[in-house]
Amino acid sequence: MGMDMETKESKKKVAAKPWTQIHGRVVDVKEFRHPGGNILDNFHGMDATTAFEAFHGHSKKATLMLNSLPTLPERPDMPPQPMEHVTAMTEMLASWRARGLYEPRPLASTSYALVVVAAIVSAVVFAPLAPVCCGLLLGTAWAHCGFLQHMGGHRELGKVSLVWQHFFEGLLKGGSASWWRNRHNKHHAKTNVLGEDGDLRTTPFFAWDTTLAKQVPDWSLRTQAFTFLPALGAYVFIFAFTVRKYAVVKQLWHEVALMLAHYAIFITGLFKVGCTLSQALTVYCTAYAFQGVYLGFFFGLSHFAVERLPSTATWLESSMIGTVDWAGSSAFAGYISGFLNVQIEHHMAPQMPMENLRQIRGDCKALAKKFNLPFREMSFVAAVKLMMYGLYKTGRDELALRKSYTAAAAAVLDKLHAD
Ligand code: HEM
Repeated sequence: MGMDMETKESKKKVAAKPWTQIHGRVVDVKEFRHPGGNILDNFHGMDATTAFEAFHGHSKKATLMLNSLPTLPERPDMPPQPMEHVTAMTEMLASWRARGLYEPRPLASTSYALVVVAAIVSAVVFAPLAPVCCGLLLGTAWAHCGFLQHMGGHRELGKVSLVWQHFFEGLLKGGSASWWRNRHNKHHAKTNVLGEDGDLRTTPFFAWDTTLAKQVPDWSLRTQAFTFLPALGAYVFIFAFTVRKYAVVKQLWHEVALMLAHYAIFITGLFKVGCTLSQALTVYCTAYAFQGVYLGFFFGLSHFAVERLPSTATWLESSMIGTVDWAGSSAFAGYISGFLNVQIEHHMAPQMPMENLRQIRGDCKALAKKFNLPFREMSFVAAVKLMMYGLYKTGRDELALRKSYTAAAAAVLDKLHAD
């Protein structure tokens, strides 16, 4: 099924079932305008208990609002889901909260942030001496701004979370914090669900599975394992346009102001340290492209090479089946990759400070074992192989299939002519 068709299908499904079940109560959400946007639509017609707990376990306001919504009779058309997953997750999330694992880690986060800001300043100061090297350093620092804003967007830093997110995403990277939250929270809500997880919208350039492969041309299928990383560097420029357009179309003027301030700071900084126009452009464009490669590479390692899931998968299933851990016990790998190495844990508890995720690895493994679900952990090299070979194999298999269709069609034509 094509992506557009699938999105239309899921929208139809949503419109037909304006109810959701939370903690065993079927709630009427027909008239409810969710303050966190249309993410709730993804849970229309099914249980949303763990999603609610994962995002609102701490929020009295959300709980009060939920309690005020009308109750509907039990739904005979509730999709079958293992409710023991939901109960176990509710207990687990509550126990992590009771252990203080959701408390912000200001010292660790601020030290990380200061190193990144220092790297940005150094890249700008030394730009006239070595524009390409400084571009690579700036790109690495911007990728880390991406990881830092991610922490704010997930409300890991308590009350200052959104200011923190705007600082790193808007001012330092020139992006839109709201665009990111809208897209990324849905990725968490429906990890690896075709048509609902926006991060799978990589066609017609790359295909990660047989369904996506139908929308990718032959030449791209042939080369995707090799072109994936360099193409990411080029793609971020199109992406940058989409994100900036979002802020303007949605009239998010505070975000537009931060974007303009971003350009003003970098243009002034690069010229003040003595860059020529071509040096300044080299630094900025190298950095922009490299941050795309850096982010895409680490994101790809923990998400794309595993199975797609149905929309009705439980939170536990989508965390365990839809994500991969690599070098999960290494703090160094964590800081290099913005903690994308402990993705299973991050998906289980998206609002938990990144620095605490290693502390819940044992619990996550035990839950996976209890419910007979995979817990995919591997080395960095194995994860790279899994991702690259996945791209190669998807391309190769789809091309073989197309060849067999062409051969079959030719055989039918030959037979018709012979008859
Ligand atoms: C009917 C039940 C729900 C109610 C009453 C509710 C209520 C709220 C409220 C009041 C906010 C504003 C922030 C806050 O005070 O916490 C919010 C934001 C949010 N909600 Fe819900 N919510 C519900 C269901 C869900 C579900 C099922 C999800 C999960 C997928 C979800 C995800 C979010 C997210 C991600 C935000 C933040 C959006 C942002 O940061 O831009 N909510 N919700």
